[in-house]
Amino acid sequence: MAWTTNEIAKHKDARKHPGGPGIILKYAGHDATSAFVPIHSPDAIQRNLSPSQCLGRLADTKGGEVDVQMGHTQDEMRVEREMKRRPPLNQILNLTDIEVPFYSAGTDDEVSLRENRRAFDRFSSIRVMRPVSICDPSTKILGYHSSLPIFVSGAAQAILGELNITRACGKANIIQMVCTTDSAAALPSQPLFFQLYKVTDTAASTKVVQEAEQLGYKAIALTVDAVVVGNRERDVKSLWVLEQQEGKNSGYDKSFGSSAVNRRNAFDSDLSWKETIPWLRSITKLPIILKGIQCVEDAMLAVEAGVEAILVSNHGGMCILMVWLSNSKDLGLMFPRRDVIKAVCLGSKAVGLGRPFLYALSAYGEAGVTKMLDVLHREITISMRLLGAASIRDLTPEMVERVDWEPVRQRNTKL
Ligand SMILES: Cc1cc2nc3c(=O)[nH]c(=O)nc-3n(C[C@H](O)[C@H](O)[C@H](O)COP(=O)(O)O)c2cc1C
Repeated sequence: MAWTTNEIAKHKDARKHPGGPGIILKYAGHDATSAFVPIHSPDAIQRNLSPSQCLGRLADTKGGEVDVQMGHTQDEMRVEREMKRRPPLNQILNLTDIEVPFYSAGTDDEVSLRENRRAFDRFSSIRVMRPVSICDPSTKILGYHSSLPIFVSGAAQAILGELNITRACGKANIIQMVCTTDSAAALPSQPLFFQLYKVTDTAASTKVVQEAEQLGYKAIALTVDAVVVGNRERDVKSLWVLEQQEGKNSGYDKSFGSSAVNRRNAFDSDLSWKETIPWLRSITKLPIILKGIQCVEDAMLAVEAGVEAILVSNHGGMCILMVWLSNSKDLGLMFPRRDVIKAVCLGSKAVGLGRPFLYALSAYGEAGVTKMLDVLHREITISMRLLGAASIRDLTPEMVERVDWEPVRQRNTKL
């Protein structure tokens, strides 16, 4: 049976695609493997489509069959160009060296993204005359050993496969939060947390959580800061440019970024303290992390609701600012990645990193992630020593102070 692109666009099943029918149309008549594989789990087709949904061979609008075109798309050629331009891995000295433009996008005019980066530059302090020749940056996160006070904050769309992140983290003893849409096979004894986007179909979310528990995940991180997806203008612009270059109208809704297109239909926008936490507690024994708390009032409500931890986050400036982690005993600020140590001083148990793992993975695969963790280990240990801390326990609020230019001047005049 042959189908025209118009018929595909109108078909109810194509319209159910979480990424919208536009992306299906974009690849209609082409080999879509390179677009499909990076953002779908290997069993996505088996899990979501019945054999009867295999509609047949594609056809052009005149009814003739379309050959699968094996040529490169603009996206593929752009990736190839960028891969040739990347520096050798041994020249990567810090996390900024591996930044990839796509993942850097924030929402709207990116004020939150910039403020996320700036906010913690204002904190600084160094203590001297403290023995630090032996320095141990390891800690525990929800009771699980971690070699550094960081973990992987779930970020879907890991272009070279999130399993490379899992493997590198397993070897380095770093905990990974795996996204709802991704899959991971942990090394033996490697703890993984599961990131949950609750969807409107509560039974479907219940099934996903229970599967995660059976698979051995150690915690459920319910994302609460993305009930509506931010408008990632940078994503939209780059998509539009690419579509123009390709001379096609892909059918994308250009008022939303690509991820928004993936998500806007299914997410439950009615999360509430009254309904959602009791529901989650009733279906799992795993500790609950609320990912995306952004103010003290909600942090206190989270404590009242009895969740084990909160992650203060605005999706890295992609949805609406920073990150806070707590458990029933502690509340703590969590800072952007360069300020991991300052965050721990102010009470965080750990700092979640999202994009750095994606950058490292996209450019260099597992070796890139391992390199990035080496860089982080070096930076964190040097920072601790310079700050005067030999262990994570030594990182206390007294170790840092907020320094603003104006108050510093005022303070100096009083001296
Ligand atoms: C490309 C991309 C995809 C993401 N996908 C998810 C997701 O599926 N679920 C989620 O809870 N957070 C997601 N996030 C947010 C990250 O978990 C993290 O909160 C954010 O990137 C901030 O950390 P960073 O500044 O280190 O990147 C994503 C972030 C990026 C950049």
